[in-house]
Amino acid sequence: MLECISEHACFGGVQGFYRHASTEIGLPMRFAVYQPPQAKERKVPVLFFLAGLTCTEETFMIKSGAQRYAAHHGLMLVAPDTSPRDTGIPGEADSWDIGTGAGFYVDAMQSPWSAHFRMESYVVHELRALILQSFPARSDRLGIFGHSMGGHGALVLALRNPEIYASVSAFAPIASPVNCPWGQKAFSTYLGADEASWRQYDASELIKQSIIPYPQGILVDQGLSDKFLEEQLRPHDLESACQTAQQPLTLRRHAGYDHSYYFISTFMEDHIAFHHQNLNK
Ligand SMILES: N[C@@H](CCC(=O)N[C@@H](CSC=O)C(=O)NCC(=O)O)C(=O)O
Repeated sequence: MLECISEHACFGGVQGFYRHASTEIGLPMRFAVYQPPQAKERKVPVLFFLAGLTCTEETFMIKSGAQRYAAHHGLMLVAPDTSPRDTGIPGEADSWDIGTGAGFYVDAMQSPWSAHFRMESYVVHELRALILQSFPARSDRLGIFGHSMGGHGALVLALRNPEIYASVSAFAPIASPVNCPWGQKAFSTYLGADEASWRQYDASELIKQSIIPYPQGILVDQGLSDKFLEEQLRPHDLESACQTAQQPLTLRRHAGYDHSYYFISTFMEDHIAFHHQNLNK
């Protein structure tokens, strides 16, 4: 059962915000959908956007400026929330890089997180099925992209499910979470001490384990004035993994750009066009 929170006319289409009772999460979850004008006439390809730490389902839709380009190309945009909320886990909202707003798009294996923090299954299975059932969406034309923690999520969910997602890109992704403080904190909390399980959620490791899952290429943009660049994001790890595995990667480094949505909105047109091209092959 889908509850509409609000809907707004936007570039000839509809920007909506919705709530539903999630079985994977075991709690209500909210998400946002932009339906382009073409969706009034036919089913359209869908692009999922995974947002970063501290974000909600609203952040991307309010700040990225993506709707103009999605309307032009006839792409539906879907943005889930970044974690379960109000789970009752003690201290769940005490820290901005763990718990609330910081689900890391994994299925937690450690108590107490494992009861609700199932963001991988939520995004890949439950939300995808709900979108296909409730909106004019093409099941055979799905792409995924994201920013920072969500860039990690997009890369990892795509690499773990290349048969589902035909196209993947990222803005300033956490490219090797096993090697950075954010990833080590999240993975030890959600997955436990066994680092073998961490590697299954690390894009740079997964690239090395795969046989060119995206021969059409992966697009990544990274600002060089990003305060998280060296310690947390580590794009060079993704670059060297792609070189080793011969996975085509377009990694664009941009002088002067930081980690914000000003950076994301600057290059959004390119990402939407990239996915449009991949999803219409
Ligand atoms: N509180 C933090 C800053 C948090 C932040 O920068 N969040 C980013 C994602 S970071 C990685 O996932 C974000 O997208 N914020 C939303 C926004 O509107 O910019 C700090 O103290 O540095």
